[in-house]
Amino acid sequence: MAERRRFGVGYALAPKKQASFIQLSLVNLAKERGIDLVKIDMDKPLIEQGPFDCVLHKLYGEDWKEQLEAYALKYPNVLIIDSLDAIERLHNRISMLQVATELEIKCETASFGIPKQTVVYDAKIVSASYLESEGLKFPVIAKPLVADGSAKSHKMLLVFNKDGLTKLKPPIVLQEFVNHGAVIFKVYVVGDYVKCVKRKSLPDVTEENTLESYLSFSQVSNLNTCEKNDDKYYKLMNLDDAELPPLSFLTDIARGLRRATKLYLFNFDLIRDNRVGNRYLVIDINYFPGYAKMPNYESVMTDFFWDVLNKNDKGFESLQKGSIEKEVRMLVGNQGYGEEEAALPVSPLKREEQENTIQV
Ligand SMILES: O=P(O)(O)O[C@@H]1[C@@H](OP(=O)(O)O)[C@H](OP(=O)(O)O)[C@H](O)[C@H](OP(=O)(O)O)[C@H]1OP(=O)(O)O
Ligand SMILES: Nc1ncnc2c1ncn2[C@@H]1O[C@H](COP(=O)(O)OP(=O)(O)O)[C@@H](O)[C@H]1O
Ligand SMILES: [Mg+2]
Ligand SMILES: [Mg+2]
Repeated sequence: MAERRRFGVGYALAPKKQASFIQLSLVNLAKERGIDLVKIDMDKPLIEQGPFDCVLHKLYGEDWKEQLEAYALKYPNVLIIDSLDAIERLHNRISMLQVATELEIKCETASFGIPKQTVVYDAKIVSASYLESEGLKFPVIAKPLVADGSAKSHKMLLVFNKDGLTKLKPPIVLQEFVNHGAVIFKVYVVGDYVKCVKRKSLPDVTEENTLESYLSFSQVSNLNTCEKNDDKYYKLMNLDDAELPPLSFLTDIARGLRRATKLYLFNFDLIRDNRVGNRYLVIDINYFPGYAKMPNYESVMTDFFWDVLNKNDKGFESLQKGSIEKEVRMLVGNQGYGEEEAALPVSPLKREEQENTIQV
């Protein structure tokens, strides 16, 4: 009997990402399906390695860009996931959300958009009246303009009044803070596959908060315990109570973002605007997020590799309206299609524990 063709996927990931994503369970499952996950040796030129059918990466910089370009020239059939040009659009919080404004999402029960925002390069121009002229009201969130995955790019300020404006460190994006019941919907996209989970978020802002001028925070949805100083702003909450966004609505947004960004691997953060019933806002889009926190991530990723390597993925061109419904495999769990357990940071060792709690 003829041997089945094997595929090589070279991966280039930062050590933390490698530790969380490249688990033995994933490597073994992929191997069973004829896909070998091979670590790219960063001490050697990429061009001397492989040849790989696919290069999977989350690394940046000029040198890496040149290496990828050279590799694609030498091996024109290699699939690079994802293209650096496409990823770069997500490295600026203005261009990142711009893609979301380009989407036309038609849904009778829910609407979609992004929060009001403006970019600030010079702290001196920012005042309460400047905010007003930009159509913004307190509270606002100050986010670093650059979203390059550095710790700094996740450091944010929730500014309650004009005194808080003195703490800004441009270049930043000032974005309206929207009360959303302290729940964020994280929608993971892996090619055609879409999965939504609920996580805890910043609590709603009330009159009481105006006693402070600002609150600093970082990666709230991944926090288990809160930074001491900020404790009082958080409360225990039951994610079960949060109603999930309509399934077809999420599918449409995922499809639209996929087509607009030309990315295979990303997630986006959605909040529900408490002021306007079923209005949802995209606040963040991340390249190659923490997929290991997704239930059954091994089989989702292996299916994805298999599809793209066997050219079963429909690609970006075919993502026309109405054609993806059958393509998107949306897993529906007992509690809808989210699970609050995913709100907690899950170390690779805790996956078994995590999977016990998830019904897919
Ligand atoms: O580390 P993880 O598993 O929490 O994943 C991070 C993501 O968490 P999430 O999947 O949304 O829970 C995280 O998403 P959020 O910041 O939580 O929206 C980012 O995607 C982060 O990557 P980067 O620092 O922006 O390059 C991701 O970090 P990297 O693992 O890519 O460094
Ligand atoms: N406009 C907003 N209104 C309310 N909460 C927000 C808004 N933007 C961000 N947040 C909260 O801040 C967190 C971090 O913001 P986000 O833009 O997702 O940055 P990061 O790239 O660090 O994840 C979100 O997960 C959410 O809890
Ligand atoms: Mg986020
Ligand atoms: Mg982000």
